[in-house]
Amino acid sequence: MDFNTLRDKFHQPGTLEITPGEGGLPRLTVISPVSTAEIYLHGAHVTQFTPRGEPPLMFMSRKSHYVDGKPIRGGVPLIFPWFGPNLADPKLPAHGFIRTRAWKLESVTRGEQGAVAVRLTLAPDAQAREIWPREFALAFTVTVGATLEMAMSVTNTGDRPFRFEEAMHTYLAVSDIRNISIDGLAGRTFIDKMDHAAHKTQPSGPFGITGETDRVYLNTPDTVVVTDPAGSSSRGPRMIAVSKQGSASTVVWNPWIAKAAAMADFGDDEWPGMLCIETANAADNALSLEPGQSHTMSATIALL
Ligand SMILES: O=P(O)(O)OC[C@H]1O[C@@H](O)[C@H](O)[C@@H](O)[C@@H]1O
Repeated sequence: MDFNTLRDKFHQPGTLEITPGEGGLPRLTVISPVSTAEIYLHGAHVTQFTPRGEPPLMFMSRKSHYVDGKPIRGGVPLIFPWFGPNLADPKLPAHGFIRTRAWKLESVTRGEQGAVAVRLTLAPDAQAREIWPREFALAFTVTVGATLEMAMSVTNTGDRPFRFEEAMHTYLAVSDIRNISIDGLAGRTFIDKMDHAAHKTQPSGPFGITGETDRVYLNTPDTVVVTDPAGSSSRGPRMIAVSKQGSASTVVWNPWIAKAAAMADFGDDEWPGMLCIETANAADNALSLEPGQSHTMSATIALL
């Protein structure tokens, strides 16, 4: 659908405003009585969620690309059907291909207390089938209200089973990564990508981040709470909760100094301002779907 047709069909001032975003890519501004959010059709990428009176909850890199074929850096990239590099073919794009496709806006509805739900879909085209020859249908619903709710469903529309990984690669904005603490993963096993994928156990109690961190926590269906001592509008504490359903993995990532400097689409000095807490099904928690089956993974991001 071209931009003008999209706008004619869905633009509703005060609810869903459709404008050219960065790089001219179509951007949805979703407005609820208590918050706003932004979503690009490119990747069905949530680039911001701002409860009224609060600083934005999402980190966005000022160096992000906004072009066809490249992912947006920050917000919530959607990852499917593999997480990280493709182990069978390292030439394929990292984190799969759906974060760089143009998704289709299907509907906009107002629900309880004025929350606005936006539904986007993606089906494979010839290029996607070349990369991953499977038949599937994806639907991503973003509900913007007092919280940000995101649900991605995957349906196997083909005639043979497939296995996949997936993630909502959420970049939370924090005042300084060196001061935050993370609660909800104590005692869980994680794959430490900084240490040859060694399996380790998270000690008891909340923990902080003190260097480059890249971990897949397995079998972690519980809510994770990030406490930021200076994250609120008055520079006081704020707590962000990431709760989920249909997700068995939680990825924790911060690139720290050297990796930040090595990434072209990330400012060298931006690493203290972000923490990825990703709602995922990855590694040992990869999923399989038989023909006709669906799976839904959802995450709710809330200020406590
Ligand atoms: O640069 P990308 O492809 O967006 O990936 C960023 C990071 O995403 C994280 O989820 C991975 O665990 C890291 O290994 C990776 O570096």
